[in-house]
Amino acid sequence: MKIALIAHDEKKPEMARFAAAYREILRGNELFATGHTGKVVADATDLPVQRFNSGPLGGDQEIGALIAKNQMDLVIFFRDPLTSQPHEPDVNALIRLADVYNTPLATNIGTAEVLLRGLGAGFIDFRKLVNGDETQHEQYE
Ligand SMILES: O=C(CO)COP(=O)(O)O
Repeated sequence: MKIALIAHDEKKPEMARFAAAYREILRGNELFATGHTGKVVADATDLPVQRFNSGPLGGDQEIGALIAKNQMDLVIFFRDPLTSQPHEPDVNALIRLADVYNTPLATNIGTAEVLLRGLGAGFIDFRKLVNGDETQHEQYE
């Protein structure tokens, strides 16, 4: 599964703790992140993370583009609800695209825990259908 991890600055410590706590579930998936969040996650987990631009410099849009191509399976985006962001339109666009493409997205740690536990239990496997997983295709042909 392709998982995007994003956190605004005030939420980066929480993202580091979260990623470390769920390292074993995250491991074995492809991790993507905006620039600074990617470093935080890589440092906290020692897992490989494909990093895009920093959010204000277009990273949210890059992840949004993957969602629009149905190439992102799950998004965890710890937004800071108490600080205005210069790139708020990009943030909203990413969340809107997740809704367009029915991509599971968590914007707080409560939902994120449910999503990652669901991932570990196989509840996100429906995304394999969307992604053209070979075995699933055969099953539905
Ligand atoms: O601003 C962000 C998301 O909107 C996050 O960007 P960074 O991970 O580069 O700090």
